[in-house]
Amino acid sequence: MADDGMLLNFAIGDNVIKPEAKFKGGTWRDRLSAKKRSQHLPREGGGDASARNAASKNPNHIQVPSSRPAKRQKTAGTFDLDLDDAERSRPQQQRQHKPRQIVSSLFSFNPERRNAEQPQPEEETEETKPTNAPLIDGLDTFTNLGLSPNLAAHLLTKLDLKAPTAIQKSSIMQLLKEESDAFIQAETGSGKTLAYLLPLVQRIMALSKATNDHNTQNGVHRDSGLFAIILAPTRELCKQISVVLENLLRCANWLVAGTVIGGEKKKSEKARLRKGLNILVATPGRLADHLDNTQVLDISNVRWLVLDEGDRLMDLGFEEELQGIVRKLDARQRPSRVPGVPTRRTTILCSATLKMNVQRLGEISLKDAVHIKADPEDEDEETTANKSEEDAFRVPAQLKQSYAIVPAKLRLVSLTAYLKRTFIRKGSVMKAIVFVSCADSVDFHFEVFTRKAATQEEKNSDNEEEDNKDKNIELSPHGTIGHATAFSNPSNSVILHRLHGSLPQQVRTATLKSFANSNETSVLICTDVAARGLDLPNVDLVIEYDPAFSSDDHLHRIGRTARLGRDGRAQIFLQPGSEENYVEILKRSYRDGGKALTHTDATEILKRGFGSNVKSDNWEAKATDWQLDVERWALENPQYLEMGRRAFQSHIRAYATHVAAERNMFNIKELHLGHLAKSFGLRDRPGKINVPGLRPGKEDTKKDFRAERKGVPGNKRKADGDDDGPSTTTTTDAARKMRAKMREQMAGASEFNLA
Ligand SMILES: Nc1ncnc2c1ncn2[C@@H]1O[C@H](COP(=O)(O)OP(=O)(O)OP(=O)(O)O)[C@@H](O)[C@H]1O
Repeated sequence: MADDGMLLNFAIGDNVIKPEAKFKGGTWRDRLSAKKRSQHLPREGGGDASARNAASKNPNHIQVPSSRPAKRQKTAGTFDLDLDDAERSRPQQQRQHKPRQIVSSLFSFNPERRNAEQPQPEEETEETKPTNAPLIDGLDTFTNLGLSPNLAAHLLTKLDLKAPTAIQKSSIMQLLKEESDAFIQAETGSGKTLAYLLPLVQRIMALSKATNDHNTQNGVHRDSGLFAIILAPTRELCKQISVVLENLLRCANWLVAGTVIGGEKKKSEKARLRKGLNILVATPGRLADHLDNTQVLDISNVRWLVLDEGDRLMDLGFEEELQGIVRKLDARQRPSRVPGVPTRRTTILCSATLKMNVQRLGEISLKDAVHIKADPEDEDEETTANKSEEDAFRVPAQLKQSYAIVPAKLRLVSLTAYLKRTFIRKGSVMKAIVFVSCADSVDFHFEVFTRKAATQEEKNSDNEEEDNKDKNIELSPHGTIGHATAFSNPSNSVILHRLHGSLPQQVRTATLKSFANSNETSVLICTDVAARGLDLPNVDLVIEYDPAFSSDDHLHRIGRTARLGRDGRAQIFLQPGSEENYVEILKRSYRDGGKALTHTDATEILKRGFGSNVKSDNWEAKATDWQLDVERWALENPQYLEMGRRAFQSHIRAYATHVAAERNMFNIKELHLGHLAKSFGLRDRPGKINVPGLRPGKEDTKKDFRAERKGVPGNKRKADGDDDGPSTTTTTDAARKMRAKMREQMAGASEFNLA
């Protein structure tokens, strides 16, 4: 393919474009070999000519206005390749004095947006009433709903919870009144944890006849029996639930709660169970294990079973364990010697969706369940009648979403520009989360954004304090927290955190804690490990740089903002082409068809991020410069180059794991891999990627062909086999296996490591 370079800066010297030598006379064979010979002659200044040729054919090849002194070429692919032929042939000193040209392909040959429809601009959207806020009308108080004065006073005075949310109102009323099973469904950030914990704790507290002195009581104590089990899919969520529960039980200190979630010796968990617990929070795998092997775990008194994040429990493959747990609870249940303990067990299933797998979980665990929703009266029967239950999973109405259609080549600069603009002033956004597709991509972007070699402009604007910060870039012993040099500025310094499932548990916990407790402007770049259930305070903005693997995951991701009635914004990056159809999915999650959904112009993002405040006419050059700086940095540091390659490859593999129903929008065959490589700081698309369904590149096909011809079948298999995925020629079955493996890798065997 011809170089699609574009001249940007714009005094083209005579020797910038060298006319190709013409070979005349002789036969066509003679002419061809003369031409070939000339192309392969070593050039003045040395270097690998074939590599240069390859580079010049690369559609992503960029010729650079380097502010740095030209370096000697170390390996094929260092940035000497960026010099044009005429330039390269000049002595080095002369080169430095010659005004340089920028020739960039960053802004050319990018696909256009397919869909020109412009939704309502952001400024024009009206303020919307929050749908997940506490009901502060004064009519609904915790006491009015039937909670004991002791518990209600504790909520108000010690936990500063003044009024219930809509889902809490519905569930408290239902679960205090009746003993039927229940399915609780509500928006993200609507306080579902307390929605089941409050009635449960109230019921267990009521079993005790407390005396005036609350430290003693007749009736219930830690040895009276285990009355409730709460199951959640991940260790992290269990810990979160356990903290809320401990806080509640401070007003009923004769009751004891505990966790069995793994991550510590089973012996210590057994010791805890032996001492006696009234409420147990557990992961299904660990509980199943204890039910089989720990005799002191007596479940004969269990009368409440909560399955939190039901869809996730099923997604992570806990069906078998859950079935076993329910069977054992049924089989081992005995009449309790504690007065007031109900005869039958109540099971509560919580989920944001009613997907098929949740229905399956309902079949396993629920009998004649009541469906508890936030606003039953609010539902317009006619409109909901036509919608599937899955569609009823909605975003909080006050959450403002926007999408940008960004071509592959411009993705990295656009994300940077967006972050630069977001953090231009202190205070407008304090905390943001950036979701990317895989752990390798998290690591790569963390390095890019915290690297010391920022652009010249950034270096100039750095003050001494910033330099010191640069020196101490590692703010954490684990290297998961750093100073975001790429989008900090002298008036607003931003701390970047990285999180993914391949980090050890204690590192994840420490990093998450640091992000949650940070009083400084902070960004968390992560995989879907942080998408579900986690309650991180004061997140103002969620950026989906890579769209989620399913629309449900998308809703969970953006649900990390706009919690409990607070404002929140979400920005998603889509690529031109089929991905644009995802906008329809974004609209579907609003009650009003998506008035709060706006479009952000991709060029505007770049202009606002790279253009100066006064004039934004040089933004293209600045964006190009920034991109080149990243590419040079990668070329100069083999470990980062390798990181970029790995990130690119993992990203492509991850792209193949979008759920089947959405794969028409995220069609791997439509990806322009050469362009996409650029967004990982690479000038060339790395070789073999081994993604089912992906057309092999010419190089790959040739290599395979050669290997097969030489009769080395193992060759191909080995390259594909020890991997995270099958070969490019594998069957659907292999594709399925790979998706499962990808999910497993990202979801991880360990809890909290959500896909
Ligand atoms: N009535 C209330 N008033 C004020 N804050 C509340 C109230 N109920 C819950 N909260 C707070 O709201 C936050 C979110 O609660 P929770 O994590 O239970 O939401 P959720 O609906 O389970 O969210 P997700 O769907 O994301 O898991 C918590 O910090 C909790 O302390």
